[in-house]
Amino acid sequence: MAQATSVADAFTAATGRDVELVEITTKGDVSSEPLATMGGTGVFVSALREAVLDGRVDVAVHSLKDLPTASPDGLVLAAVPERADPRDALCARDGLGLAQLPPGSTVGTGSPRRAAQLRALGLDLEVVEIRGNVDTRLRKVTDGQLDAVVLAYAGLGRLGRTEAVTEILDPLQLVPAPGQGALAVECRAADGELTSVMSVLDDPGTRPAVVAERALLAELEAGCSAPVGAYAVTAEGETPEEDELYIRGVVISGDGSMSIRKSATGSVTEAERLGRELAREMLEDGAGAVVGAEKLVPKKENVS
Ligand SMILES: NCc1[nH]cc(CCC(=O)O)c1CC(=O)O
Repeated sequence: MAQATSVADAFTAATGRDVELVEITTKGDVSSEPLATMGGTGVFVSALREAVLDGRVDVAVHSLKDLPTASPDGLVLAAVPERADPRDALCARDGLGLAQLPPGSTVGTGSPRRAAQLRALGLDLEVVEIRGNVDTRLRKVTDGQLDAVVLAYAGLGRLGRTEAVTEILDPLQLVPAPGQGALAVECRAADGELTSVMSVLDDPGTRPAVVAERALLAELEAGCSAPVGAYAVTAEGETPEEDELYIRGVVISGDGSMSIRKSATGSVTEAERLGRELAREMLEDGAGAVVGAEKLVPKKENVS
């Protein structure tokens, strides 16, 4: 609702048109099953997409990182608004940063990508699988059930909970999920007028970054099943044609012992190609062989 409200407000400010918000609850919001066994992040998206295709609503606002890479029939990604901070954030007890957490500290996350990269830091942290909404997760720290949790900074920002953040994690160490922090505005492809009006919300700096990140993900999905992180940023050149795009990708085994990390720089005009080529280089370096050695095992006594 926070995300949809921000898009609705920006749309009204840009066009003068009114927007009616329609709340739709998805399976991903309600169930506390691990996302991987529920069918991946698509569980946040399907119910909203059905509502658009049925005509119950005209526009869906998603977290871009929850959108599967395959584009669905009948829908179009009409806008990617300016993205919020894409980094992951540590919310630890007593204001502690990552380096101050004693060995054996418990850190909650539901994300195999975060779990594996946390293990790879070699800090002897005990990663514990958790699910639930932001309040539920933060409460596990304030209750003393866990020493820390890791969440997307953007999600905390949208809910006004950044006061819980004790360290924003380095995106080269904890590479964020492709598209993290960005929103996706989807419309019916047949709705040409609405689609073109919605494009006022598209952010020229964000679009190439997320296109490159998602291209990397799509290419890696074809060749490997390990967790993937991708982080891209755009930088202004002397002229718009010289605008640059930097991208970093990671593929990592579940226990964090094997990983492939690679970066590339290119032109913003070739975002898709830059992401795909970086993924292919990662596959050539053996990304396909980097599969989960250890599962994300829930620590029963700590999980309600
Ligand atoms: N995994 C679910 C999800 N999808 C989007 C966000 C946060 C907002 C964003 O990344 O845009 C979250 C929660 C989280 O990862 O902490």
